[in-house]
Amino acid sequence: MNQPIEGNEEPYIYTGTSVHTDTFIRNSLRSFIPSRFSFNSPRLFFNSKATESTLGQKNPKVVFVLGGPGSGKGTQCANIVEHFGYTHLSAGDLLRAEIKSGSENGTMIQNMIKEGKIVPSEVTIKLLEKAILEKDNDKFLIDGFPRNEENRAAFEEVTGIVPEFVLFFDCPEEEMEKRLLGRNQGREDDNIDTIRKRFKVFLESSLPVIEYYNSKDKVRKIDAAKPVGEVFEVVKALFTPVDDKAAA
Ligand SMILES: Nc1ncnc2c1ncn2[C@@H]1O[C@H](COP(=O)(O)OP(=O)(O)O)[C@@H](O)[C@H]1O
Ligand SMILES: Nc1ccn([C@@H]2O[C@H](COP(=O)(O)OP(=O)(O)O)[C@@H](O)[C@H]2O)c(=O)n1
Repeated sequence: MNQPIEGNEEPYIYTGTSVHTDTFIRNSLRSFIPSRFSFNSPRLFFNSKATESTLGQKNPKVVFVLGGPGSGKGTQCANIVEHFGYTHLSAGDLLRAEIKSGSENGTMIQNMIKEGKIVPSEVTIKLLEKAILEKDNDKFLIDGFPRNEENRAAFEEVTGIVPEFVLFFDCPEEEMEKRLLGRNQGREDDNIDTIRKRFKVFLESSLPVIEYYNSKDKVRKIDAAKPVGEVFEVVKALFTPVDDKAAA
């Protein structure tokens, strides 16, 4: 049992502690684990994550908030923040702030948004990661992301985060169109031509992501055509812990 392993300076002494076990495992596996895996983070390797998380030690609880343009994601996120202490990260808001900041990607992002197209994942994920690391919270609502399969797979690969669940605000197009045309926030993409393009992108690229999470039993679908207060009553029940509901 106390024999040194060939080519290994440290003898493996079984002490029952994880430190020694980790040393043994690290040294034994050194020869065949690809170099991109950090041996200082065996936890990540054994969690079978493909790469080390870019979020370091931070392992936040994440709820994705999805739904068509104008379905009420931002409106309901504000309510959830107020009642349940989450931090709201809107992918669209982060991208618009990036344009305003004069970043080198600004023009590209602006053109994509004007056309209702989805900005490459690399850009959006960097903004999300930065925001997650900056906030002193471990509960995040990520609104308007992932918007396509590329967003979804890249985020999971890079951060290792799997959402707690996915809120899906389901709303008919006519209602969303009416809301977007009346939103009045001076957004360049709230015009009828871009709105139609965004609806098409939602159907073709974003719905498949919702279907993916549905197949994993993660989707909580909500009728978002109702008035704001009624929608929030349903949302609230999803965020209220089971113990609190029983006590109420
Ligand atoms: N349930 C609702 N009923 C009517 N109008 C709503 C409702 N939810 C949101 N709105 C309004 O519709 C517009 C779009 O809502 P918003 O939350 O910005 O949607 P999203 O973030 O999904 O694009 C806003 O002007 C908002 O005030
Ligand atoms: N994950 C995301 C989210 C938004 N966006 C862009 O930002 C635009 C506005 O998104 P948003 O979430 O702020 O607004 P809604 O379209 O949901 O009303 C989208 O139409 C895309 O052009 C993106 O490229 N990738």
